Amino acid sequence: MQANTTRGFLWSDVETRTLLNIWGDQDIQAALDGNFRNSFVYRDISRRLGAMGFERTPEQCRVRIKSLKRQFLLTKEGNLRNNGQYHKIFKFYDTMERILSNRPAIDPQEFIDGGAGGEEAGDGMEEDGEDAPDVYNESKGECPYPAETEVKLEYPTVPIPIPVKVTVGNNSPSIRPHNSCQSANNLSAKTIKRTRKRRTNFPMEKLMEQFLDQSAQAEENFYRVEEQRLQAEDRRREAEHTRELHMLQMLGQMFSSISSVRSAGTPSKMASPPVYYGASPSCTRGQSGQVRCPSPQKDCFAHQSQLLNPDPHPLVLDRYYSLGSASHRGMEGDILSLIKNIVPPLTSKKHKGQDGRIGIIGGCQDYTGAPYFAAISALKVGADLSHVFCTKDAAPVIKSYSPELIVHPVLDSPNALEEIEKWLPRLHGLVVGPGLGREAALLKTAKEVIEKTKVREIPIVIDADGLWLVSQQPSVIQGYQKGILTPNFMEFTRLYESLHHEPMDNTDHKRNVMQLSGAMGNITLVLKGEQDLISDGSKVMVCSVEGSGRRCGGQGDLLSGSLGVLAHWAHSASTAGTLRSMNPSVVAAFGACALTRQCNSQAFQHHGRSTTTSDMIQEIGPAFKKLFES
Ligand SMILES: NC(=O)C1=CN([C@@H]2O[C@H](COP(=O)(O)OP(=O)(O)OC[C@H]3O[C@@H](n4cnc5c(N)ncnc54)[C@H](OP(=O)(O)O)[C@@H]3O)[C@@H](O)[C@H]2O)[C@@H](O)CC1
Ligand SMILES: Nc1ncnc2c1ncn2[C@@H]1O[C@H](COP(=O)(O)OP(=O)(O)OP(=O)(O)O)[C@@H](O)[C@H]1O
Repeated sequence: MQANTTRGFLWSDVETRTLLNIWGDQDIQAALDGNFRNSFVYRDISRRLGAMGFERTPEQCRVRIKSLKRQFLLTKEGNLRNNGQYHKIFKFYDTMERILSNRPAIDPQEFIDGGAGGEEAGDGMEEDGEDAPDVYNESKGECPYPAETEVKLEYPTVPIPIPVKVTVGNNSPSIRPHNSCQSANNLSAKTIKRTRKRRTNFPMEKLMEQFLDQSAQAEENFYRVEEQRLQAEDRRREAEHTRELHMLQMLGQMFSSISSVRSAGTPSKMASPPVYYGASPSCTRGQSGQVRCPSPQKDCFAHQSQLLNPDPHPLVLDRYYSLGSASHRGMEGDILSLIKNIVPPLTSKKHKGQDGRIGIIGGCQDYTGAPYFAAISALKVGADLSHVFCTKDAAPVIKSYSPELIVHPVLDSPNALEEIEKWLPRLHGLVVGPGLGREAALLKTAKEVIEKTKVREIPIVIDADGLWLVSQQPSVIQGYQKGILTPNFMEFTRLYESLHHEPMDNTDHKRNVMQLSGAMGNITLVLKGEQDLISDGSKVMVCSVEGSGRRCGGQGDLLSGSLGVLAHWAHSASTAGTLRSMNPSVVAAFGACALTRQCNSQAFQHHGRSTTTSDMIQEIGPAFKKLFES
């Protein structure tokens, strides 16, 4: 098989002969004879040519054959008038004659009008340009141009008719449409000029020269126009591409700047869409816990201002958010990219502690693992320092797990509050509950610490036994907008029943989460489970990042510790204006849930059934990177 040297529009002699051999086959001729539409025949020709090593489209084959037929016709006419001398100037004359002699007489109009079928409208006069040299190089029996000569321009899909003057008979000019696709190159033009001088004694030849000359000129014109059209098309595409990029960038920026809907009663909070199940309470508390009742006038004003100055992406996100459906995977992507924006950059300009100092209130004689998991998770997520405030006997045990943690054995000391309070100004986030136990004295201290922390407006995550405290005394955190509760199903039920004074209806968890958050003054609530449901009372967000079937104890501690850091980052971002129109607590909660589940999934891939929370903690770095830094 021959190498494919046939790209471009020039046909070498050998390629032309191969084409003629195929075209001359009886079955091809028979198929062409009987059909008005013959595109399928040319497809077959193209395929056969390809099998011989020449890659040509059916259209190229068709145009080439048409061109050869036109050459043949002109030559034949010349022969009739000049005693058969003309057949010498068309090297494929004999082959064509042999083939066509078996076919019905050719209608010359066929070549002039561009063929009978509509699909033949793309007649390629460009082939004339290359056939012309054939006329004068017959003795060599080869294509006068290197067959490899690449001509970049392709056949236009829609032929553009160019009027060409054709001299018919006694030099009387007439105009007929010419569908040209390819300009003859310089070489062909030169050859034509040279030969024109040598062969002026044949009137027919003169006619052909003129014809070819004008064809070449028309082609040149055509290609000039076509070139301009292509350039314009390129410019249009480029502009379109730039516009798309710009829009994507804007979209990215808008998503990245979606901010708190509800934090501290901003206008956007009041302008947020209708409440899922209509369970929002009429009164909420501000960041410092003050009760705030939205007035109808304020709502109206906020709604109007949103209409006047609509920010479409928060609305889009709100829609996802209020739908609360696990099928909205796109929403997860959107929130995850939001979280990327709250992650502080790692720069050499910062000092130790700036990316977060997190405190854990928990750790007693029974439970030393839980505060450790929470504290180490906070560090692994990116906090600079992690403090554990635990009982005296738990401290050495917790210290022994890790030298990374700062452990304060103060929780059961007589002046526990004082001891802890002095650290509060340095803390950016507080996690209350992991391994706290339910001893009254410890719970009392925890409660007092929460109160002091609220005054400082530090984000507070309450988990595990801290939630036991909340179920006993909801007011400890009610309405504090930087408070986040992370109950498992048992803890949630306890809280719900404590707040609503009736058994929980288990048929609709989303509704329950909304209601409980509302009852808690719209603080952010995470109901952990097969899907994590996150709500701030107005809507429910679902985190269904794939985890695993492994439910080892301590996963909730990983979540609460991570959330302590993320809450600090999210609220800082919100204060800095990076996170507009979206509740930072909700964003942080989603991030922590996604991270915990991702850790679970990754650890499970390595350890399967033997996965423990320590294995998951090892995955925090890679999981964080995958979710928030890739
Ligand atoms: N290594 C350590 O140091 C660890 C210490 N930890 C610390 O332990 C302390 C107590 O926390 P806790 O979770 O055991 O107490 P609590 O919520 O009362 O649950 C009690 C019972 O509720 C049930 N139950 C639980 N989840 C459920 C669900 N999703 N759906 C349905 N039911 C569910 C279940 O009942 P069961 O099935 O056994 O009848 C369970 O036994 C706390 O300080 C915590 O931080 C842990 O962090 C683990 C690692
Ligand atoms: N059925 C489940 N499928 C997938 N992930 C789950 C499932 N249940 C819980 N999780 C995930 O495990 C994490 C911890 O939830 P879990 O319910 O175990 O908390 P917990 O009981 O408070 O944990 P801990 O053992 O620390 O007290 C959450 O991120 C949650 O998404």
